[in-house]
Parts: sequence; structure tokens; C-alpha cells
Amino acid sequence: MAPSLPSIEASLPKHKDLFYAGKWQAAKSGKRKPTYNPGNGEVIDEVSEAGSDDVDATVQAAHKAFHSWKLTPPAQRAATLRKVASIMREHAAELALVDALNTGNPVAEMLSDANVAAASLDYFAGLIPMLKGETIPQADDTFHYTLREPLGVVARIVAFNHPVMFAGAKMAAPLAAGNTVIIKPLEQAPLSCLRLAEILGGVFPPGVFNVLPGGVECGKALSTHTLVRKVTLIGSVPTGKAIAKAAADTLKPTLFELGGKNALIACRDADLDKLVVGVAKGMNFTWAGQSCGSTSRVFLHESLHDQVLEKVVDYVKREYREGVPTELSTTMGPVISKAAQDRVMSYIDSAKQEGAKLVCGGKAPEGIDGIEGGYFVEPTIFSDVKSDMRIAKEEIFGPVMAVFKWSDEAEMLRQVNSTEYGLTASVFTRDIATAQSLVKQLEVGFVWVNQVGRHFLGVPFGGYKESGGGREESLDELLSFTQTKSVNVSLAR
Ligand SMILES: NC(=O)c1ccc[n+]([C@@H]2O[C@H](COP(=O)([O-])OP(=O)(O)OC[C@H]3O[C@@H](n4cnc5c(N)ncnc54)[C@H](O)[C@@H]3O)[C@@H](O)[C@H]2O)c1
Repeated sequence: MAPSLPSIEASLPKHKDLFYAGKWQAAKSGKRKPTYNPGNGEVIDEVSEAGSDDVDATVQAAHKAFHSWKLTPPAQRAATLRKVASIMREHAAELALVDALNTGNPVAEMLSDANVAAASLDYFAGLIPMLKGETIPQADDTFHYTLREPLGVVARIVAFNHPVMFAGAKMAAPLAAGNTVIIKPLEQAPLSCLRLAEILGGVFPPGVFNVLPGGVECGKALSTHTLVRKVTLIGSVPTGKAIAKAAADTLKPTLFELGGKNALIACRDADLDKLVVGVAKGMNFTWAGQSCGSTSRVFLHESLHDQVLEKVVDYVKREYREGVPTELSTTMGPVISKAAQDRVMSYIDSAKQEGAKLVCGGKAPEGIDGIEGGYFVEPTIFSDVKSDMRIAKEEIFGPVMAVFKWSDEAEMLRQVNSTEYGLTASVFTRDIATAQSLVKQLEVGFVWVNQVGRHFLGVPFGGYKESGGGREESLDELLSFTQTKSVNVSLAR
């Protein structure tokens, strides 16, 4: 039976201001910015926009709260995170609806986002006992041990594609380790994070958890503030570079989960049924390709290329249907903005001009009721793609798949590794030795074999090369929000 959804009116946040120091506060500049429904291009509401003065006030509040939060007994911190997880599960449908309205991602798929965040919160709550130090043996009169301590105020700047999932999942590790957190959602899709702050109410002491809707000014101020002890980004490579430069002035550590131009490699012995579904699903057409892990470059061995391409096109035409994002029957959403739609269309034009063959999509959908004015692009597939074309090299962050035909393994791997991105890859083969050989040669941080897209709590996720720095979704993430203090006790009598 299809789940029933709450009403949109009841799900939207009542507060549209900044949330810090445990209170809703208007932006000091009084600035408000419209936020849109990408499904029809209409304004949903206006939201306060945090500027650098607001960042300072928020950081001061978070800094003040840090001193008591870090001393809160570990079991109590864990219980608080579990309470957040349970509230998110309870409100999963309304959070999904708000994200569907504000990001355009279909609500049926977004229903799991709050649950994914809740699982992260539970996971990091359970890892708190791992925040332990060591004793170091020495043959002298001093006893050495280490303590793992939190860093202080952590700023988490997140992307727009899964706002509430990122807000919930990314607050978990720093808070578990005893830091206080400021979440900055993208200005285009802040509503679910505001609703999250509303439903969490007084779960955290004031200043421990803060939400600052805002744009580049807000992000820059967070990256440069002296009292922000670590800044993290889920976003694009250029933004990662800008933040790394800004953070350098205060020598702030960073954690980056950035873009990808990920390859799916199909070997001649691949299971064809699994492969066809993998190629289609790996592209994440459901949210218009807007996922860092999308396998947007598909390398099909020449022996199966034509057959698989034909089946993928059939599958995509059958399974992905654009529609109103807040309706449960919709299987594909728009891209986030008009600018994004124009950018995707310019990549499609460039591929045509550079000689790639359009086998599916390539334009905005027509004749679908209720999505006029929305920023939709049909699921698009190009074959005959060459590695010097723009669609082969640049992250499009839209529903555009580039298909390559290969015969020589060394040349195929050269092309796969030829971009500066290095986030994910997927390998389809029935032979474990072939899989292992390819895995070792891929310059990426996360590889799937005979599957795509899935994340697994406990398995480090992050990129090589320009796709990131640091690992998340694992013990590595928790420990990255701590620092080690060494203590040396004289035992001399
Ligand atoms: N690796 C991952 O886990 C992952 C997950 C999702 C998305 N992404 C990547 O995110 C990108 C798409 O998301 P986006 O369009 O929101 O990215 P973006 O880089 O445009 O923006 C990300 C965030 O950074 C802020 N920002 C922009 N300029 C800034 C600056 N100079 N200083 C500080 N903050 C600044 C934005 O306001 C936003 O909150 C894609 O490249 C995608 O691959 C990566």
C-alpha cells in the first residue's frame, strides 16, 4: 500500500529565520531571499539570509555552548543523538515532502532520507565509546597517556541535493565527539533544515546545534572565523578550493566531499541483466543526475556495447517519468534551478557539436501536466563519446550519461583515470580476479563491484584527487572531529 503523505502546509516550517543560541533570529541586515519550487518555478516563501554579522553571533553562541557540551557525559550525548534520530524518523514523511517541494527530488525517494540520517545519528551515538586514548609504554619515570578531545565549533556547509539527510547525518559525528555545530544549507533549498530545527525544539542545549540559511557570504564568513575550528563542505570542486584558501588563514582543518565524474566499467563477462539496471540506476536519473556518486561515464566493452545500450535506453524510457515532485507516482524530478537547467542544456549542445550521438532525451519534456515552468531535462544518453569532449571531462550534475565503447583495457583505464575527479567507480564482471585488478588501478576513493550507488555505514566514503579530502560515514569521520592531547605524568617519588 502506498504511504500517505501529510499536507504540504502542515509540513513547511513556520519559522523562516536563522536558528542559533537556541532561538529563531532575524538576519541582522533584515535580508530575506525567495526560495523556489524547481518543479514549477514558483516562489514558495522568503527566508532570512545570514550575513557575516550573523555568522559571528552564531559562532559566539556555539563557542559558548561548546564548553558544557564537551563535558556532557558521553552516554548523555549518545542519548541526545538517538533522540534526534527518533524525531527524524517520526517526521520522515513531512521532511521528505518539504525537500521534494524545495529541491524537486521525487517525494517517494526522499521518504528514506530522514531515515538515512537517523541511521547515521544512531551509528555515531554507538561509536562514542571509540573516543578513547592510549597509554604509551616508556622505561622511565613518566607515565604517558593520550586523550581524544573535540575541536570546538564545526561548520558544515552542505549541498542542495539531499538537504535534510545531510543536515541530520553530518551533525552526527561532530556532535558525538563533543563539538558544537553550525549547518549551512544552500540558499536554494533551506526549508527542510529549518523544519528540522523546529521539530528538534529544545533537544540540544542552546548553541549546540545551529542552522544558518545563507549564501556565499555566509559560507565565506564561516570559513574564515577564528573560532570555527573546522570547516567541512559537501559541494563542488571550485567551492572546495575557495574554502581551502579561505581556511588557510586560520590554518583550519577541512573535510571535503566534492564532485565526481565517475566511471562505470562493463567487462565482456558482465551479467547483462544486472548491468543494464546498474547503468541506468547508477546515473541517478530519479534526482536528475544530481548526485556526486552518479556513474555518468559508462565504459561498455565492445562485445556487449550495442545490446546493452539498447536495453538501457528501453529501461530508462520505461522507468523514469518526469512529474510533480510532491506526488508519489513521480519517478524523475527537475534540476534545482533555471541556471542549472541552462547549464545542462549547454552541455547537451556541446556534445552534439563535438560529434557524440544522442540516443535518448536531450530536451525539456513536453506535454506533462503540472510541471510547466519547472526546470526539467529528459533523461539523456549520448553514445560514441570521446574522452576529449566536454561531457566526458566535466561534472554536469544533471541527467546526462556519456557512453564509451572500449576494447583495449589499458587505453580504457587511461581514459577512466584521465580526469581530476576521483570519487567513485563501478566495475561489472563475473571474475573476481578481473575485478580486483581493475579496483587496484582505479584512481578513486570508493568502488562498487556489480552494483552502484549504495553507501554503507561504517565503510569510509570520500574521494581521491580533487574529489575530496578526508573520509566520512565511518570511524574516520568521528575521529576527524577530535584532536589528541598527550599527558606525561611524573612518577618520581
Ligand atoms: N562527495 C559528496 O559526498 C557530495 C555529495 C553531494 C554533492 N556533492 C557535490 O556538490 C556539488 C553540487 O552541489 P552545490 O551546487 O550545492 O555545490 P556548491 O559548491 O555550489 O555549493 C555548496 C555549498 O557551498 C556554499 N558556498 C559556495 N561558495 C562558497 C564559498 N566561496 N565559500 C564558502 N561556501 C560557499 C554554498 O552556499 C553551498 O551551501 C556537485 O559538485 C556535487 O558533486 C558532493
